[in-house]
This record gives sequence, C-alpha cells and structure tokens, in this order.
Amino acid sequence: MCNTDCCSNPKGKAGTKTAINSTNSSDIIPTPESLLYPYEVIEEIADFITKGSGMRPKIGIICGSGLGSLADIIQDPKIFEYEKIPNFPVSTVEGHAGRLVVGTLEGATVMAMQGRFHFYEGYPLAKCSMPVRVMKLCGVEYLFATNAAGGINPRFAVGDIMLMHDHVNMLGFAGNSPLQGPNDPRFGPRFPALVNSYNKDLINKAIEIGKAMGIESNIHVGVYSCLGGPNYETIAELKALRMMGVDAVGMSTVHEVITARHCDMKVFAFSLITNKCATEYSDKKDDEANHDEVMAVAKNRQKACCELVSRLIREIHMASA
Ligand SMILES: O=P(O)(O)O[C@H]1O[C@H](CO)[C@@H](O)[C@H]1O
Ligand code: HPA
Repeated sequence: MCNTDCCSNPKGKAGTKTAINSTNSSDIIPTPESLLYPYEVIEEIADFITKGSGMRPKIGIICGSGLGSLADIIQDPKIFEYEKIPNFPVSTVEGHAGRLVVGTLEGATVMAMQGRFHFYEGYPLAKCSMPVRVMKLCGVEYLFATNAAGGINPRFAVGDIMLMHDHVNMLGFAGNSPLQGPNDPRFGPRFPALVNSYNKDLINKAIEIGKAMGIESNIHVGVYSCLGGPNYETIAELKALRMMGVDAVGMSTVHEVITARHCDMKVFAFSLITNKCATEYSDKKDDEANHDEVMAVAKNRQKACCELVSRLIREIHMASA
C-alpha cells in the first residue's frame, strides 16, 4: 500500500491524465525562496535603500572575490551593512565584506554589492540573486557583475581579464534556476531569452578602454561557466568544460545575469583570471587552486579592474548626459 500524496490525493489519481495535466494551484510547489521574496518584499528592501541613501542608482556593481575595492572608489558613499538591511542575507565568504555601497562614480549614481551570495553558502539561487531585483526596483538599468575565476583557456594568464560574452549554466543543466517557481510578470516574462545577454556595445567599449590603458594583451573575450562549488574542479571536469567551449570557471555570476536579463537590465560582466586551471594530470602541487591565491591575485589586479570599471561607467554616464 502506497502512502504517498500522489496516491492519496483525491483531486487526481496518479497515473491518470487528469493528474498529469492538472494546473490546479495546489499542484504547484512554490520554492521557499519565491515565497520569501515576493515583489512586495523586494520593493520594501529597495525603498529602504533609496530612502536611506536619497538616491536612485542607475548602475549596479557586484564585486567579485577580492574585488571589493570596486566599491571603495565610490564617492560620497552611503553604506548599508547587509545585516542591517531588512530581509537581506549575510555574506559568509572571505573577501566578501557584506555591505551595500551607494554613491556616485564618474558622475553616475551607482550601488555596489561588496560581497555576493553563492549557492555553496547554502542559499538557494533565487536568494543569491535577489539583490539584482532589489537593484532593479532601486532604478538600476545596468548590471556590472565581476568575479574571480580559473582560466581554462590555455591562452589566458593569471591576472588577465576576460570580458564575458556568454556563459554555460551548469547549475541550469542540473535543473536549477534563480527563476524557478511561480513567475511574477512585474519582474519579467516566464520564458526569458538569453541570447545577447552580454551587451555587445559595452564589451566593445571595454576593449577600447583596455587599449587606452595599454593592457590590450591582457584582455580577452570569452565564455564563463558557473559550477556549484565550494570545491574546485577535477581535471576531468575541467577537460569537459574546455570541450564545451568554456574559457573560465567560477561559482557565481550566471544566476545574477539570468535574473538581470529577466528584468531587462543591460549586463556587462568580467572575470579576473586568478589561477590557471590544469587540464592535464600531473603531480605538481601548483595545479591546485586555492582561495588565498585567488584573493592575492585579485588584490594585485584591483587597480586595473577599478580603472576599467570607472572608465566604462564614465562612458555610459557621458552618453546619457
Ligand atoms: O565568483 P566570486 O564571488 O568572485 O568568487 C570566486 O572565488 C571563490 C573561490 O576561490 C568562489 O566563490 C568563486 O566563485
Ligand atoms: N574554479 C572555480 N572557481 C574559481 C576558481 C577556479 O579555478 N578560481 C576562482 N574561482
């Protein structure tokens, strides 16, 4: 005798067409995060930030591991510790300070997350990328997402910057999405298209800026993939990713980009290559990625990353002035 709900549910017996085709709302199992963060809650958080800062920022920045200095260059900053923002999660990863910084950069109004949320911290994807929706309701039109990543493309060197022009969503392959659960059309459509997710004009402008900075040989355009982490990848996984056309691998960003595109933001994203991933077996200890190295490389390259971001923001601001 089976005691599961499917057999005891009087509305539709398992195995019948009625049960399979049913669209009763009681058949939908909302994910806990879609219940936690309905539109009204996101709106409350956004109100808290816009009223508290007196600003409606136009550009949102997510600082990658060790790249928190992107928020330190913001002028006249109003700082919101995550733990003081109602309904906000807390950062648990080293190199992610856990505060939201609102102010101006190159004349543009910006808000930066100094600390992002990762799936491996135990947060569902919708919670990891919930701040992107907060940004949207604060008035943000452009998302700048940055990350530290391992370079799989053999042409990449440690310290290089890869401008993301596409991604492979490995968590999506496994059936996980920040958009899972009931869709609220006030954010965006049920089935958003993701081709052209990474704004081509911004990529081209960033390439030009790289030239002007004299770092064109350190700038690449490529494909990022996000794995769940927190473990780094095996050689076999890295080989598989390379065969799929992935150039750099990390544990973030993709779900933020999906959420941003769902609510029609323009997206610019880059990976700072903090380590080279081995795609052949060897006994070298050097082949093992570690977070201290990731942080050290990010610290070393923060000046170049800050300059790239500042100059690009200046261009956006000038074009809209
Ligand atoms: O993607 P960000 O947050 O930059 O951090 C990257 O660095 C950490 C691993 O060293 C992981 O969290 C990975 O995703
Ligand atoms: N793999 C996954 N995430 C990372 C890496 C890596 O090699 N480097 C920085 N973040």
